[in-house]
Amino acid sequence: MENKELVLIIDFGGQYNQLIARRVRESNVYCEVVSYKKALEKIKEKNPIGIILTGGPASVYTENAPTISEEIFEMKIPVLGICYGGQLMAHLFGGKVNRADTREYGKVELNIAKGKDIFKDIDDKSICWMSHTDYIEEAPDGFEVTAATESCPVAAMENPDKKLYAVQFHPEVEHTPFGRQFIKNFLYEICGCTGSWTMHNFVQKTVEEIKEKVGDRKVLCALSGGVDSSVAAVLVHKAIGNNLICIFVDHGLLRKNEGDQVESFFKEKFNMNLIRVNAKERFLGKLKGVTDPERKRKIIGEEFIRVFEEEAKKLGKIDFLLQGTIYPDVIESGTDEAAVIKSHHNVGGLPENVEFELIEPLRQLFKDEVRKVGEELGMPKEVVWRQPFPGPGLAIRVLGEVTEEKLKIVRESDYILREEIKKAGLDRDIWQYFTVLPNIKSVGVMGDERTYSHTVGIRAVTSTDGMTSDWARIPYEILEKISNRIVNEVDGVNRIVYDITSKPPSTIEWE
Ligand SMILES: Nc1ncnc2c1ncn2[C@@H]1O[C@H](COP(=O)(O)OP(=O)(O)OP(=O)(O)O)[C@@H](O)[C@H]1O
Ligand SMILES: O=c1[nH]c(=O)c2[nH+]cn([C@@H]3O[C@H](COP(=O)(O)O)[C@@H](O)[C@H]3O)c2[nH]1
Ligand SMILES: NC(=O)CC[C@H](N)C(=O)O
Ligand SMILES: [Mg+2]
Repeated sequence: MENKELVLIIDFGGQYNQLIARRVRESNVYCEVVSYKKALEKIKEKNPIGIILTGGPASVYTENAPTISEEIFEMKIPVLGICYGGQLMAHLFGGKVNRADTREYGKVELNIAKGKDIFKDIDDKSICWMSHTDYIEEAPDGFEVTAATESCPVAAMENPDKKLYAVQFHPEVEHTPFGRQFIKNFLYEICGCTGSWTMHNFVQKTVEEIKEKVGDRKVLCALSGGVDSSVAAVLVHKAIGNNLICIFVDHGLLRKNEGDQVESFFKEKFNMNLIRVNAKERFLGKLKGVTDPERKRKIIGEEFIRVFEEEAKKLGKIDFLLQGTIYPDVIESGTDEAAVIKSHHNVGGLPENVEFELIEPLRQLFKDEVRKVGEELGMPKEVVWRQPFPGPGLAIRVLGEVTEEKLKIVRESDYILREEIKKAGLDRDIWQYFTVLPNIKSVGVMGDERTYSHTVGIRAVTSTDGMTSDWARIPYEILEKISNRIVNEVDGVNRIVYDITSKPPSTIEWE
């Protein structure tokens, strides 16, 4: 999709880079994250209105430290360097960057002396958040120091003629209270953005583009009933109407009653062409004996495509496959800078020989943006605010080999969990909640008898986009009730554990 107002975020591997992207998007400016290795090439190709250099773990003065071409600073595009990015700017212009004796970490008072545009509407004394050991000791020629902290002589510097700005603190994190304003200042005061990135504009533009691309041909939609594919389907339905045919695969790895619910919902409420394919035997057959999580994901990814291809053949010639892929799926399946964490079945799990051209209108959006698109399209709240459910379904919540018996335990325990969370009115506060079967048995005692049965894990997280998450603080009484009900009502379970890890270091799903 063409965007006149694009900001490019040049990724040096910092922990908060996705947050920078979130902040820019929240300011109604479209942005993309690209690796520093491709910075110059991407800037020339995309002609951004502004550039942000991110933080990163390296030190600019070491050999082989990540860097960029100095040509970038001569292109008359405003550049904001944050932490490592700021240090790199100082270094490349001949300033001094050194290692400090002590690390500056946490909230620090920032004294702002100058910089009326970039610090517009921000108090001269403000709290900012720092996380660094290196620091800019001396600003380069042509740069003016605009802010300092007690241990950081150059906490901000600028060369307004060249529109170059550098800061040592992190405006993107919540701990810098003026951070949102600061990023807005860069976008609006320095880059001259107008804020055209709204979900309303996104819908209009995307509908036009799809009309143009597809014409009067047919599109097959892989519909799961989840937020992403449902929003994608409604969006494309708006563009091409009944030329959209949805395929919903019941792979036997769905939650309790889910298959029937999705089927009736889309047929009745949305009046869409929907084909439900019952493929349980086929998926479970392929998964038999397979224990490796990545192999499981790849098998499921491939089987999905094969099912779509077979259905498509029955329907005559279909050129396009619509998927609800979103930005985190793309990033987590491995980009230039990001390591492969897990192969999301619809991206990294795709087989090499796919017979369709893919349509993925949500590929650049974060989850909360997808939800806004759903609202913009007038979709019902129960769909838009549904908790995410991964395409490989319960197969990645039964650790190790997937069997009918284990699936049943997850399905039943998950149903109880969902019921109780809903009853407690927590379903909108908790981003995602489910049970997992870790595939361990332990000793217990029930009715004076020894038991040797399965442990069920409860996973419940808060998040805004699934990229990072924290474990949900479910009140003890509710956990107690859930635990009691699961051991009493689900056969083969004698122990419940609660997962209290954030992401990172863990991930939301267990496989
Ligand atoms: N059972 C299914 N039948 C058909 N397509 C599916 C199924 N499960 C997943 N897909 C496809 O894979 C894509 C990715 O799944 P994913 O779970 O990330 O998204 P979603 O189900 O649309 O939304 P959510 O993340 O809210 O569950 C879906 O958008 C859809 O295109
Ligand atoms: O469509 C999907 N296909 C997948 O293969 C997949 N794996 C994880 N997820 C969902 O993505 C979010 C982040 O998950 P992780 O922290 O486990 O990586 C969470 O919301 C997960 O439920 C998937 N969604
Ligand atoms: N957060 C960062 O970007 C850190 C940059 C650099 N490695 C430092 O310690 O100062
Ligand atoms: Mg899903």
